[in-house]
Amino acid sequence: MTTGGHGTDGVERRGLMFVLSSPSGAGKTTLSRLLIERMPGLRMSVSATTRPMRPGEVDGRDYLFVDKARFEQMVKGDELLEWATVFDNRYGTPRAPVEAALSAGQDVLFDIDWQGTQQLREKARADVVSVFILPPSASDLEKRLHSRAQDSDEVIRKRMSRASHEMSHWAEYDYIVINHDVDEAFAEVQSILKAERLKRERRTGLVGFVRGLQGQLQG
Ligand SMILES: Nc1ncnc2c1ncn2[C@@H]1O[C@H](COP(=O)(O)OP(=O)(O)OP(=O)(O)O)[C@@H](O)[C@H]1O
Ligand SMILES: Nc1nc2c(ncn2[C@@H]2O[C@H](COP(=O)(O)O)[C@@H](O)[C@H]2O)c(=O)[nH]1
Repeated sequence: MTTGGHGTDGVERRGLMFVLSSPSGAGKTTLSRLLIERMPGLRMSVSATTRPMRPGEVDGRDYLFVDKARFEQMVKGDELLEWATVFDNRYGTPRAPVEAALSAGQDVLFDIDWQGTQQLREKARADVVSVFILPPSASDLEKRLHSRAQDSDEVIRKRMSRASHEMSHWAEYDYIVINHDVDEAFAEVQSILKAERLKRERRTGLVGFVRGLQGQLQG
């Protein structure tokens, strides 16, 4: 699925799909924003959703807010790379921007659930790096959902009651980060991305680079 771009050291490599999942409220959005701010070469995948907009959310930045008919059209037209129903709403990843970013040599960051992660893995296992974020405790998770102050008590109850099921998928992920403290969790997630960018198998330019070095040594 991916073509080449250049790493910071100038060696060409395939772009990667960096996935964050967690139970609702564990901190994916917070960590995603920090990654986008602080990691050059990383683009956020903006999902389409049928859920209502929260206060402060911006259409086209946080989500593409669409109605059910438009979402159906996207599914039928194969416009989505993956999609799932989460908390009674539909969510999906528009295919075109992801493919364009990867072709331009960018990495793409996804804040999606376990169902979407499974679908991405089926399509492009070698290019998917997945991280599951856990909260330090159930009471912290509930506090965070309340402190976000963007969902009704009923929505929060629903999200808490789904948290255990969401978490049951933790072992399908490549990495697990426990989000006690935002700065520490960010540093861990950032280290994962940095190391994955250096993986030999996605650094398609290494053969040529090493041959060049060997040529210099012989000449
Ligand atoms: N380590 C932390 N300590 C305290 N509060 C945190 C921490 N990480 C995130 N938060 C806060 O918890 C709330 C939920 O975080 P966030 O919106 O990032 O979760 P999320 O996993 O993206 O949730 P959702 O799946 O519902 O989108 C926010 O108010 C955020 O500021
Ligand atoms: N499979 C997908 N899951 C997605 C996508 N976009 C978001 N999500 C997940 O939905 C829940 C709820 O999100 P919220 O913004 O309503 O709190 C959360 O787990 C997200 O990760 C998507 O495109 N595909």
